Amino acid sequence: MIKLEEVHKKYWVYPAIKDITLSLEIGRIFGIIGENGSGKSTLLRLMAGLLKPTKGVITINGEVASRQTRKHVAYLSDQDYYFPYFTIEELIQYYHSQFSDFDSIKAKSIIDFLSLEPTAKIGHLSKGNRGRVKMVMTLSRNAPFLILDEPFSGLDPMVRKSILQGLIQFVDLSRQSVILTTHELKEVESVLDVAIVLKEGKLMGRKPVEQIREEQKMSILEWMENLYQEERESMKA
Ligand SMILES: Nc1ncnc2c1ncn2[C@@H]1O[C@H](COP(=O)(O)OP(=O)(O)OP(=O)(O)O)[C@@H](O)[C@H]1O
Repeated sequence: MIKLEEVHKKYWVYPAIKDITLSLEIGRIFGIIGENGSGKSTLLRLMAGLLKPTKGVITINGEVASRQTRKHVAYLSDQDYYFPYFTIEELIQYYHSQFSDFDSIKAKSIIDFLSLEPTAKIGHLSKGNRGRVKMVMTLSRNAPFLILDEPFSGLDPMVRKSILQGLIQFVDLSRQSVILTTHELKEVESVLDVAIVLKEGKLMGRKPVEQIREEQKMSILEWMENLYQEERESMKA
C-alpha cells in the first residue's frame, strides 16, 4: 500500500501539492487526472521516492518513501531519456543487470505484443516506438507499484485503447497496482478501477469508476468537470 498523510510539496515557494491524504492499495488501476499543472507528475514523483515532501509523510508498504523504497516502484517518466546507442535487446540486458525484479521473458512477450524489433537502435525509433520501449521496461518489472506518467504520449489515438487493454494482461493484479496519469480519459476509462482528481495541487475526489458510471451516470470526464465546477462555485460563495 502507498499511503500519503497530509503531504505538501513546494518548489521553492510555489505549492505544487497541498495537504493530500490518500491510500493506494494493491490490485487496482488508478488514474490520476486533472488539468495541466494540477500536480499529477509531482504526485507520482513523490510516490516513486524521486521527490521528498516538504511536509507530511509518504510510506510504501510501511517504509517511508526514499531511495530505498524505489525497489517497490517501477516508474515510467514522461521524459524521453533512453540510451540512444543501445538496441532494444541491449536495453533489456541492462535493465536485467540493474533490477532484480526485471523479468526478461515478460519483456520479450511485451516486445512481441507491441510489434517492436529487438535489434532496432533506440535512437533510430520514432517517438511513439520509444514510448512503447518505455512501457516494456516498466511493465517488465515485477514491482508492486507500476507508476506511469503519461504513458500514451506519442502513441497515435487509433492504437492507444487496444495497446492499453493488451498491456493490462501483463500486470498481475493479485500483487501489483498501476498508477497512471493521462489526459486521454476516453481511452483509459474502460480499464481504470479508481479515478483520482487533482486541481491546483489539491485532492478533489477519489472514486471507483464503476460507482461514477453506475450511481452517478457519468463519464470520468463529466465527474471531473463537476468537481471543478463545484470548487469554482464554492470559491465564489
Ligand atoms: N521542477 C519544478 N520547479 C518548479 N516548479 C515546478 C517544477 N515541476 C513542476 N512545477 C510546477 O508545479 C506545478 C505542478 O506541476 P506538475 O508537472 O506536477 O503538473 P501536472 O498536473 O503533471 O501537469 P501536466 O498535465 O501539464 O503534465 C506546476 O505549476 C508546475 O509549473
